[in-house]
Amino acid sequence: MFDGLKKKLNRFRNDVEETAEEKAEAAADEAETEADAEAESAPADAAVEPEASEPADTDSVGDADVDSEADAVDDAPADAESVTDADSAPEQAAATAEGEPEPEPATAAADEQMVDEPAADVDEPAPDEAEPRESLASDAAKAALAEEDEDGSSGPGRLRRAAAFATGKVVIEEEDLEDPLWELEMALLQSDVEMQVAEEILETIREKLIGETRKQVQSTGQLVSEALHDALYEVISVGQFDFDQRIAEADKPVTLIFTGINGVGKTTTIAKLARYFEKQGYSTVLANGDTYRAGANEQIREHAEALGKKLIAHEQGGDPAAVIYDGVEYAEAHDIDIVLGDTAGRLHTSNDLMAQLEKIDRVVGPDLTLFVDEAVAGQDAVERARQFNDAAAIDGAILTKADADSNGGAAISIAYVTGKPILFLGVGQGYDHIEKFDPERMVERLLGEDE
Ligand SMILES: Nc1nc2c(ncn2[C@@H]2O[C@H](COP(=O)(O)OP(=O)(O)OP(=O)(O)O)[C@@H](O)[C@H]2O)c(=O)[nH]1
Repeated sequence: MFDGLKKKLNRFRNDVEETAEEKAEAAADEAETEADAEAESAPADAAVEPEASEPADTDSVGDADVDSEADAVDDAPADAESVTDADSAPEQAAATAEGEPEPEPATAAADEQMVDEPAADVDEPAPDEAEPRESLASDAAKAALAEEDEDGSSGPGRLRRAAAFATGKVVIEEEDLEDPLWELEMALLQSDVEMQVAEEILETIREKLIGETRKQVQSTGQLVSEALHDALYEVISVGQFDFDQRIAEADKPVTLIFTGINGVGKTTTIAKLARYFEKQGYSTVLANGDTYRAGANEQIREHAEALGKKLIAHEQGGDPAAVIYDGVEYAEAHDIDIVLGDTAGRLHTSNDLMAQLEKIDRVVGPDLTLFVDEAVAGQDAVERARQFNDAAAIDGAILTKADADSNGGAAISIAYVTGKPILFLGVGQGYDHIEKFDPERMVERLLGEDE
């Protein structure tokens, strides 16, 4: 179900992840290059042995804890030895082997000493003479941030991003999303997602991702998944209400009217719901309000007989409102909980359709009018939902043949376009093949690894 769309959403997640990681790597490389340049331009007459200032492992720029190191430098600017921390222990070992005075051990005690020792009491080389590489990189990142702040430049700039990467964070910028978002828009449209729904999804993703800083524990993929989840959920869950609760609380008999064109699985859906309600302990009666189509009575009668349900039907050409009225009367007389009323699918004009539903409304006052269409019809189903809802307001939609739908466009779009929720999905030809629509489950299905 919805496999095609699922693949496309996954592709978007991978695209953004790749782009963000590539950019962050590039920014980190730049930061390292800047740090190297600064290290090399340190004064040649520095009062330290060359071994002591041998470049450290450049990876440490990415690993370093910029904040704590930068703070340490601020607090004890003159204490070059104690600034050197655990990461530079190998250099200290090398210096010791060369007969240099034994440096402070790289312990927490040394860190404390950095803070506690007054700079003026220490007779040590000046900080720029023996400062280890990672401190320089941190300072470069700090300086870059300060410089940008002075410029008044807003947003995550190149150096800000570099600094963010050095602290294990990645900032996503609009340009990082441009191509993946374009691809996603195309993918959504190809999957029959309605244009305004696709735009709404993109807008939400943009809002949620741009300027977002990935936390150290989070991958960019997770961040994108969350944005996709929220964007899809927002459009899919429009108008949701608890259908079972509504039925439970309504005065009996509850009358449900089904609209939608012929051939999409409307009659089968009525039969499936009769079974669904039976499982919940409700009794049902079927009423065939499709008096226009030859063969409609026989079709629904087969289902009624298979399920052991009573069917109320009139001759072809009769008044649909009268048939459903008889259904309600029968339910009242026999203490039946729910009346399931079919209607003719396509009338000549939307005026005819409206007149039919208005009359049913007047005569029986249905509790819910449900629009049925097939998920596989994609954009056509969305358009029909809009037209039916305009002609005579619906309360919700049921999408059949979701099991055969790879695109998912109708399932994503209908609620947003009509403002009315999808309540059930038809997922096969059997009477049990109906699923209560759960927006969260739908989103998980689209973004999940399995199913
Ligand atoms: N795969 C699949 N097939 C379905 C589903 N729902 C209905 N069908 C099939 O779709 C075909 C048409 O279903 P019907 O219930 O006869 O549809 P209908 O013609 O719209 O009914 P009317 O509106 O009364 O004319 C039948 O073969 C059903 O078995 C579904 O959820 N999945």
